[in-house]
Amino acid sequence: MKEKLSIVKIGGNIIEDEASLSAFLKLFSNLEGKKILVHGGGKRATHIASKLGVESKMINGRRITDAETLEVITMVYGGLVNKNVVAKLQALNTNAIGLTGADINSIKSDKRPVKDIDFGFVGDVKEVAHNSIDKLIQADFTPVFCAITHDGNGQLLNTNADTITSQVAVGMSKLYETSIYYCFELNGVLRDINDKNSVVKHIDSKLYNELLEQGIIADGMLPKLENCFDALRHGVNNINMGNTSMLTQANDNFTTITL
Ligand SMILES: Nc1ncnc2c1ncn2[C@@H]1O[C@H](COP(=O)(O)OP(=O)(O)O)[C@@H](O)[C@H]1O
Ligand SMILES: CC(=O)N[C@@H](CCC(=O)OP(=O)(O)O)C(=O)O
Repeated sequence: MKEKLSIVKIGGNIIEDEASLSAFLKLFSNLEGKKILVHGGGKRATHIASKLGVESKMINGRRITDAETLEVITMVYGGLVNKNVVAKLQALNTNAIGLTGADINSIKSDKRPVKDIDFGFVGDVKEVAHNSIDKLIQADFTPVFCAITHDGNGQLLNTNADTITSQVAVGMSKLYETSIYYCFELNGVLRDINDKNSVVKHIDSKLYNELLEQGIIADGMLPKLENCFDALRHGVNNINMGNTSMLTQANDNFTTITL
């Protein structure tokens, strides 16, 4: 039987709130077994871009990334957010190593081809170096990925953090039994976005299509769930979505996704 590996993702709203981030990192540090962290930071990038006079534009949950925006996200994701998260994990005795997809050639992507929309320097993942990432894990380091990949020809590319999570999980599932935990500010996928207690505890493909038709799944949840089903079809074993306390045994109020 394969050993277990947890891939945990935190989104922008948790990163923005100092108390939530600290609480999350404590839970993550205490999580038993081998693990990887992936963080977003879209909100921080938008904030800092605006301070620098760079306008932010999102289409279908993806950031239009021109050359200036790429500079901002490289500084924010690869520097500010990633290094702070790593330092905080070190303070909790988790021996974290911060990475972009260029580091140890871990995640290669292709610049998204221009069709109706030119997303600019946005990358679609094509290759995850699962054996190289595993060398870090086997040496007892905890990889912390930000939302940046590279094309192998010296170009950094912006890649949605949910997609990095599912693609890294797919790659690592060649070696491990993989579980994804998408941590965000809500308790899970909600039937009524205004009622935090309306968590849909289990979503399979059939219910997913029903919720889509009813318009219950919208905005940031659309690409998130798309990524989930893609990951499940490609070898990932378990996917959970909810607030950070789902990393403890005490909370069973979150969403589990199956095929
Ligand atoms: N049915 C739903 N249940 C929960 N969240 C939903 C739902 N439909 C849309 N959303 C939105 O999806 C968002 C989460 O996705 P996203 O913005 O990508 O989060 P993050 O980047 O923080 O992980 C929530 O903040 C919420 O506004
Ligand atoms: C291409 C693309 O859209 N990349 C995202 C990467 C950051 C991210 O995914 O952050 P959250 O998880 O906090 O939303 C962006 O720049 O917003």
